[in-house]
Amino acid sequence: MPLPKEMPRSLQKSPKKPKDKEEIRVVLNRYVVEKKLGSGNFGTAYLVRDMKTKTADGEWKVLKEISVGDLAPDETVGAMHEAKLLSKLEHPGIVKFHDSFLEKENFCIVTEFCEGGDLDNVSSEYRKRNTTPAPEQVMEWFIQLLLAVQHMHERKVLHRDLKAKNIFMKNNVIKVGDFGISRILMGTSDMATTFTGTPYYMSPEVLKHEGYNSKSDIWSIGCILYELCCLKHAFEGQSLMAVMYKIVEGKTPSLPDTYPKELNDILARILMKDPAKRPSAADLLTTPYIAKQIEALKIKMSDMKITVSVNKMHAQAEAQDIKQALLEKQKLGDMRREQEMHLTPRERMRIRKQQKAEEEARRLKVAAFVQYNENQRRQSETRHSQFRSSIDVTKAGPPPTSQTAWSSVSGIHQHNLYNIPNLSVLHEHTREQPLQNESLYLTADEHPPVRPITSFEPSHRDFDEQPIPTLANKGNKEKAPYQRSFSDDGPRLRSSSTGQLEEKAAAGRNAKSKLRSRSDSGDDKLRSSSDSGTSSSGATDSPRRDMLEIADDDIPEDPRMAETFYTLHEDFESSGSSVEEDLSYGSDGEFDGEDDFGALANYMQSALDLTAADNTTVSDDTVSDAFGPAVRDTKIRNMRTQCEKALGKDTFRKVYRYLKDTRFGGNNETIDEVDLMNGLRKYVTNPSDCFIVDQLLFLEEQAKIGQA
Ligand SMILES: Nc1ncnc2c1ncn2[C@@H]1O[C@H](COP(=O)(O)OP(=O)(O)OP(=O)(O)O)[C@@H](O)[C@H]1O
Repeated sequence: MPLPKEMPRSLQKSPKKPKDKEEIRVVLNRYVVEKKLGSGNFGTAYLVRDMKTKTADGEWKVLKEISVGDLAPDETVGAMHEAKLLSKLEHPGIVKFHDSFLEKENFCIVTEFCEGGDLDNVSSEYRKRNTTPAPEQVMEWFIQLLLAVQHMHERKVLHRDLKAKNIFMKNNVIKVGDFGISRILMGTSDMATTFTGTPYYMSPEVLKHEGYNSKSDIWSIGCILYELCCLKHAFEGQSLMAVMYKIVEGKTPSLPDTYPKELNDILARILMKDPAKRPSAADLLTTPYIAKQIEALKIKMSDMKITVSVNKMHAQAEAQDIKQALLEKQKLGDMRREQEMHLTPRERMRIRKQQKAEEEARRLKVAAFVQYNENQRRQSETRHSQFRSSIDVTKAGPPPTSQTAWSSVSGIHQHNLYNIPNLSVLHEHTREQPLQNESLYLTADEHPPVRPITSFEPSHRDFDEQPIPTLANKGNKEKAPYQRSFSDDGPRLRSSSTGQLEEKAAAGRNAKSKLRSRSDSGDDKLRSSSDSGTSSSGATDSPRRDMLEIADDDIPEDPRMAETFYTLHEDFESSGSSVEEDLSYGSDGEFDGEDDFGALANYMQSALDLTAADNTTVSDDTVSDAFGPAVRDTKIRNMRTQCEKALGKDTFRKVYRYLKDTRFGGNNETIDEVDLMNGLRKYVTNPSDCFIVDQLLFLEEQAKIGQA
């Protein structure tokens, strides 16, 4: 089976091995299930390949399966119709809803795949590093979020479950997932949708059963904004009740001083307890402070679109040459394997050493990339603190007016979940920028030992143009602009993927030529050819080539001893990725980031064109509640499983009983939360571990009310 392009690196931990036939699951004769992404409250999400797309190896998508039970087709007509409507909505900030269908007892939704993970992952990454996103970064995400939400609210589609886990990153663009899905899954009756399972983003009016409207989505955006700045929930508490109480009655939290006062003021407006006083998305977009930021961001997006376009052209123009070279490489590989059967141990050793060197070069590049990201982050922090001091100095001074104001995005911002260098990494620097570190390709002296990575400061361009040539970094390779086509003049030191592939192909040509020489004139001829560095392709002086040269002294001259030596070193791995793998990125330079940036820039312009603040509150119409009861059951079942997993079956049973009796035992006395928490200490060390059990109990109560 051909390997698809753009497979996220983290999804390829184990070496490629062919799947057994029975292991392969294909849904609807179309979606090949590749990996489980995770399970949420509603169902399970899988990474799939859609085989009905124009690329031979399919397009990556996400398939979500939600158990809805055995429903008669006429019961689901309304919901299916609603789902079809959602698939017609397009916005760069919304996860594209591709398809939906019923399969067996599942309602399936197929959406766009976002390789950067969700904002919850992003927050944890920042937490791990003990740092927070730069204000410009938060602003950029916040504006993208507002644009997406405004687009949907204008079309009377509410989200109903906005949370960090539902906001994804793709090529540095924020994408809101599951827009409109809650309504299909849960219906719109207040009781059914009051408690989504996660209390942190729920608005006071929803908790008070006063109905859900567009302002409730806005409240959730406020909670997300706070979370991005502070890396914790806006309303926190040890128990579910404590959180709910804070939402309904508590003080509005404010941002740390490190964030602009204007942003804090905006947050305060968003987190107004009274939904009527809360701004709409359009209202927020026309706020002067935000409008000024949009102006700067729009320029940045337009620039990115142009850069991506240019790089795409390069990629397309050169794809053919790369394809050709890779085919050659494949052929040479085959030939080499064949010829190896007849090689002397020393020759075999030579080839394996060459492979080993290539492998090591790749490993170093991965390490260098990680270091690069770390450097980026540090630089960003420096810029960030400079930015902050400039804010302190100018306070009410003018906002950034050009893309340079936005260039201080953080390292983490430029780094997606799957470690695929994203667009800002790839394209922020111009092509004319000199290479800062040519020595990414090792010289014979440097290999081994490995150079200390700490002293390594590759430029953007290094990673732009030197993707690691393994399947694992296909995403990177695909986006890399291929610098120029293959030339006939053999291998040379080049800082581009093309250059690297070129060298590989040329190295292969050299090997071929050596093999030919050997069969023509014996071993001596082969050695003299390699010693002098000449080859059929005419390459003579490449440091890369030097690196690949073998220290012949290592190999015993005696053929039997050499054979033993060779056997002992059998663990040298083959370095070549298959031509199929390599071709899948080389032959198709397609990348939709360009469209996203362009479209975002257009939406930003539209936002700037909004003149009057529009503070309309939108409610959505009722929709058939076909899936509602089954989905509620599924949700409860899933949450119960999560509880058992978190606490262990036995502890869960005891905690569940205790909480149920205390909260809903019929005794109408007011519950003292502190006493309740202390009571939990009988079963668990940390009472807040039982939060999830409280959530389950609430879901169950809601379901009962819904049924009544
Ligand atoms: N479009 C997507 N692109 C990439 N990853 C996704 C996508 N949709 C979901 N995931 C990932 O799949 C996993 C399960 O997602 P799912 O939406 O089913 O649950 P959830 O968001 O965790 O919870 P809930 O069901 O309450 O929304 C999560 O880790 C999520 O990040």
